[in-house]
Amino acid sequence: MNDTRPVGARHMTELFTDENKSGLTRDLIEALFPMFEEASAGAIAVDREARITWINSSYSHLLGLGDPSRVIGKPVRQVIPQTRMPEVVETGKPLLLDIMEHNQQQLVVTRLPFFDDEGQIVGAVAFVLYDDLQPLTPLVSKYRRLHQDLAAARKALAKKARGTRYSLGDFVGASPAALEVKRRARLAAGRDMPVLLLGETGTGKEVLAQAIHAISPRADKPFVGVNVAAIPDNLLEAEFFGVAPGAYTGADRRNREGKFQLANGGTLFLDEVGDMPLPLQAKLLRALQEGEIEPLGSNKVVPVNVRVIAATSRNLELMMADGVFRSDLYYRLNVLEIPIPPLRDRLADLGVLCEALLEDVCEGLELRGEITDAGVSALGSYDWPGNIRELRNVLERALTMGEEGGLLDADAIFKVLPRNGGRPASSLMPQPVRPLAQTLAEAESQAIEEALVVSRGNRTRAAKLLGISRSVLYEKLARMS
Ligand SMILES: Nc1ncnc2c1ncn2[C@@H]1O[C@H](COP(=O)(O)OP(=O)(O)OP(=O)(O)O)[C@@H](O)[C@H]1O
Repeated sequence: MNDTRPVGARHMTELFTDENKSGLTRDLIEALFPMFEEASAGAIAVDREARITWINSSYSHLLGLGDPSRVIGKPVRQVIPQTRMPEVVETGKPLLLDIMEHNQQQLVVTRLPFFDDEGQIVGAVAFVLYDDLQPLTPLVSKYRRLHQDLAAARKALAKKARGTRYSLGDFVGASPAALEVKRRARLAAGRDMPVLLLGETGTGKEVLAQAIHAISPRADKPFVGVNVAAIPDNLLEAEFFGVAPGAYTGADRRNREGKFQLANGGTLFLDEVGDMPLPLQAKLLRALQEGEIEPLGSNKVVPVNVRVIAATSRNLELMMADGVFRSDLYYRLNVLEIPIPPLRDRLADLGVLCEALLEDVCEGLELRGEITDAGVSALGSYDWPGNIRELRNVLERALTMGEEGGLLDADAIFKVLPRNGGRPASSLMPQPVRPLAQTLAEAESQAIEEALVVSRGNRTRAAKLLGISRSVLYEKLARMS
């Protein structure tokens, strides 16, 4: 099997030495080989030790190996790192349809072991069945999707290991307004006091809250976020303070911890604190003042030590004047205030934001998303009611709709940029057919963004226009992030 003569200097059947001849498997392989070789985009054979004994010139060309004779006798893994040929000679089991990555291309490979008369394995052959993969597009796109999901899950896991998903570097921006936000965030991280983040939807309040936690002395303790607007009022108290065993009919017999207990020692992020009903505001104030909470249905208080970072897109001062937000709670939360400007007030950051968001969107894809200066200027013509979350979605859509290669110019942007109150121009163009789930998800994001445009970022109104509850809208917005 260890024939090191150059390819072409011998006939294919010489792959099988005399002593190996006559086995049924060998005969079959010999009969089928020319057919397979002709139909395939490449073929290779290895010996018992998984060293290359033969490779045809089309496979060698496909792999970019140059002169095929140079690789004869080399361990196959040294030449094709992702190969599973060693596994086939080891187990004697064929791998009939396998997707193999090589130099960022996906090859569909069939690998077969072959045996001598005594049934001993003597090597394996492999055929690359398609190099353009057209007939296998659904399979390969599923594989790619899984690959991307895996990359995203790995990234999330790595961040989770650090306790939070974001650090201050993730708050992208170099404009004076963005630098001021970061300066205040650093200040907040160094002082163990309540912080109030004020900003429209999608401006990065959660990014900043996590970043503050990540550089604070509490970084190795939990960061627990709770979106007040997304939880029905009647469940909020249990969600915050937990439930004692058997607190009410049907309640769990075990103790259920609330967000305060879960965040103990760390940071509690109260998103959309302006949506908190008045009775709960009083309980929250007590918890913050006393440093203790009373789980639902228990008559015992539990000490807690949490640092609260609250955020809202609503005008708390107006709400206080209207009597719907307690002023004592406001002053308790607002020890250090960080206003986060809307994107339309820091358009100078569009370029760096696009760079960071495109990199993030393309991670795990074979795409390299880039945007031209004209593309960035086109983005500057819009007023971004959904802020950076919306910017991310627009870029994602432009990449999906755009030409191969991922370069976004002004045209590509205008095609997907919502027109205030109107339909995006893209709906007038014939679109490539994509999986239904993706089309539906995009239509949903678009409808939400349009509702936010029409309602000037007011989510209560946007939810009404869409005919969904506010908590459902919040859930959907969180999924769009
Ligand atoms: N300065 C920023 N740099 C990079 N990405 C950002 C920035 N701000 C926000 N983002 C991105 O925008 C999306 C929304 O951010 P985030 O959830 O922090 O906004 P938010 O203000 O908390 O929104 P909401 O009030 O709707 O909950 C996320 O995908 C986040 O990564």
